[in-house]
Amino acid sequence: MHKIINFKSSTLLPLALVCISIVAMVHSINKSKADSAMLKRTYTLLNLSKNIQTIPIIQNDSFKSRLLPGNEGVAKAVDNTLERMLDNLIQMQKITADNPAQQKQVVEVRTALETFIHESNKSLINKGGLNLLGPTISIVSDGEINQLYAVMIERLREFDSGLQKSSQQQQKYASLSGLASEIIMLVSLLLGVSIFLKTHKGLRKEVSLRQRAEEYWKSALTELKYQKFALDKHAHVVVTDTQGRIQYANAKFCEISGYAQDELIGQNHSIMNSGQHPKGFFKEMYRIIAKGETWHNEICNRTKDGQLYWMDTTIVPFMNDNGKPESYISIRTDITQRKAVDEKNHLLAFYDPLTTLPNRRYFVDRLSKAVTASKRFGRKSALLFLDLDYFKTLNDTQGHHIGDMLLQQVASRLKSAIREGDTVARIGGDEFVVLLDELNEDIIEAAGQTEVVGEKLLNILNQPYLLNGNEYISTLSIGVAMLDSQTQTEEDLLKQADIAMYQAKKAGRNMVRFFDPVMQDTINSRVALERDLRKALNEKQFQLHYQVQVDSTGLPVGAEALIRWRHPERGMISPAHFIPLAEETGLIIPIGAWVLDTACAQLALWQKKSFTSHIELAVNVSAKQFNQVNFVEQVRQSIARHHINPSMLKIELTESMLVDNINDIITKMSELNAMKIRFSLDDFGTGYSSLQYLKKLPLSQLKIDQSFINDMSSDGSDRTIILTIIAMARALNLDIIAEGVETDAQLAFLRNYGCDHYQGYYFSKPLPINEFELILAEGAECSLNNPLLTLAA
Ligand SMILES: Nc1nc2c(ncn2[C@@H]2O[C@H](COP(=O)(O)O[C@H]3[C@@H](O)[C@H](n4cnc5c(=O)[nH]c(N)nc54)O[C@@H]3COP(=O)(O)O)[C@@H](O)[C@H]2O)c(=O)[nH]1
Repeated sequence: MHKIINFKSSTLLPLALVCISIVAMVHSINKSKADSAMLKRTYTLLNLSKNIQTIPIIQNDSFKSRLLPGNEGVAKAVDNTLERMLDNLIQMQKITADNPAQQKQVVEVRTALETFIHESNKSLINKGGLNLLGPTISIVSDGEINQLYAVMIERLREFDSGLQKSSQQQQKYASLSGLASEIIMLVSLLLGVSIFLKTHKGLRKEVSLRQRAEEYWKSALTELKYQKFALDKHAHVVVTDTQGRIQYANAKFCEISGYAQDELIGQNHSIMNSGQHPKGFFKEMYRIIAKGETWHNEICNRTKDGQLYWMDTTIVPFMNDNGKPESYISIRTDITQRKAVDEKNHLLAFYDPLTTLPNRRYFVDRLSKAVTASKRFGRKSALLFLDLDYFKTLNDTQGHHIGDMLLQQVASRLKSAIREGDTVARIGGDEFVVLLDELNEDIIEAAGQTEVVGEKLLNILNQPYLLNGNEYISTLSIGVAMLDSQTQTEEDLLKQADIAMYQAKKAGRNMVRFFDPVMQDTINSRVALERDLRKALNEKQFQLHYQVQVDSTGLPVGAEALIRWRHPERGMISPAHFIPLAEETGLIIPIGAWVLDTACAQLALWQKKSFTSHIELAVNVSAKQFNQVNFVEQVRQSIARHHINPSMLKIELTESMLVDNINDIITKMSELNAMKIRFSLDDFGTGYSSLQYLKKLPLSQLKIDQSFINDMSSDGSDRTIILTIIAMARALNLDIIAEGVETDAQLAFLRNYGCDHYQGYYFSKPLPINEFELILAEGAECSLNNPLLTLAA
């Protein structure tokens, strides 16, 4: 240190020259790290020269002539340069007014410049200059330091060659883009100017700007300090990066979250997630803040030891120079207490304290939304009004606490009986309501579904209750009002369901009644049909009819077994009428098993007669039946029981079945196929068959749906579909059968395009077994007279 203080005043020029030669050396070494170290050393040397009190007499002639006191041209040039620099900074301050980060940098440079000018009265390169260079060095990379250094040296040379060029240079530097370049330019100018200033006392400039800048900074800092203090007192502050990693958390936040600051910094904010928000909640939050917009909401977080707490949260994105968020500042206030009060109030306002079910107010709100949806979108819903039978008697004889126990148990059974999305509420003493949503679009189907749920609820609530150690059986009456586009108001609906419930009570209690008499009739007949269907199997009311299938020469080659129900009072009921109900109620399982077994028994008989032994039999199998886990086994057992040739059995599956569980279907089909059973795909063309699946299924036949055959004469596109199906079957090496053939024209068209087999009223309607066998017995004669041969002739 002392050594340097003892520097002689005459060292200024050599110092500048040292500077230049160092730079030259640095350039020749051309290594950025060494450059920056060298540069720092040079600055230090220059700075230390402030201790040199005597102005050096510059030996070099070219310098000397310009630096001598009284050289007004030089003085003016320096003044101009300084003014331009300050003007430039003032301009930059204006331009960067909307960017606080840039503004701060400009103000820093300006302050440093002013400081520098002021200080340069006393020294060559001084603290002010170094302060300016210090932050500059720290904010620029090594490469930029080299650039800075190069500019600085160039400036020294320019001073050497004449300051009059400075305005051109100013322009040149102004073209350098970006703030960093601007700073480099100013620094280099300053370095040059400072040397000059030191040597020319007459040019010293009185600068009050520095004081102003200092005051500005002081007040800005104080303001910031106040703001930070107020914020920290009031709010929980967290700063995260764009990946959600915590960069900063204030003490208040650490306190509420239970984490120490070093446990939070670097962690992802999600460590505080409570799991209380729906999936899309944070996704939506990030979507907004990533756009640079402010987000505000209430968030539930979890403390380090697992407690939940609520924060009213505002997240402000902090943008970089490219207009992209570089971090997110979240400012929060603790609203846990308010939330608890809100929740308590909500519970009191919308829930029944005895059963914890929603109350009337809540339910009416839900109902009103359902009414709107049914009016607007035609959605079908149902309102069930439940009233416990003889509840008043229980209350009066056993006391209210026993009545309360029953109500609580009823509520809990109801809650577990309904689907998610449906609503159950207690709206009065022993009155409960249920809203069933998203029922079938068809109102009759929807009413059928409601009837099923109503019966289920009766069953569940009829099970014995244990009240204070005693068993108690309670029944209930249910009234139903359906919601459709005609629905008036929620109050009307409640009245209708209430009326229907009283009808149920009047009719003997413990039953479901619909408000609409037409609906009630439909439901009644459906209930009756279901009841009769359950009896039909035991009472042997089903029988199979057989419809012939012929080949392209008209010879009978097979038959389709079609079920018929001979009802004791209603006569013959079409399968189109009862099969859907059987599927809905699950009765299709025993009915389907009966069909399969009866068909196998028939095949066994046919195998023994010469005129029928070649006839194969197709059986319809519904989705529910096929999806049974033991379906393959059932078939195996039927085949074994009747000792039939399995290759004579054909299973018809509908195309619509292939939508779900396709892999399971393929597995089962393959197992059955391995037993030599064949498959025909029924109603082909009406579903959504994917060629991908068709390829994988072990099918032997496609059955063109009768709707295409029916409309082919009037609809050209149906003809095209038929031809496409035939072509597809050819490509997949599948047999093709057309069903519903009724006319010469249909037959001629199909035959012309190479259909393999035919079924329809043109040949025969489905017939009872004895009539069907008559046709087969007359087969030879039949084939001679058959329309296909006539056509072929
Ligand atoms: N799961 C089961 N479904 C079965 C069973 N038995 C029948 N069904 C299905 O019921 C639907 C109605 O059947 P049905 O009233 O027997 O009608 C069949 C034929 O009678 C009728 N058909 C045949 N040819 C013609 C014709 O030329 N014109 C015309 N209008 N109708 C005709 O088509 C029905 C045969 O349909 P498909 O099964 O698609 O070949 C029906 O969906 C049956 O599948 C059963 O045991 N199990």
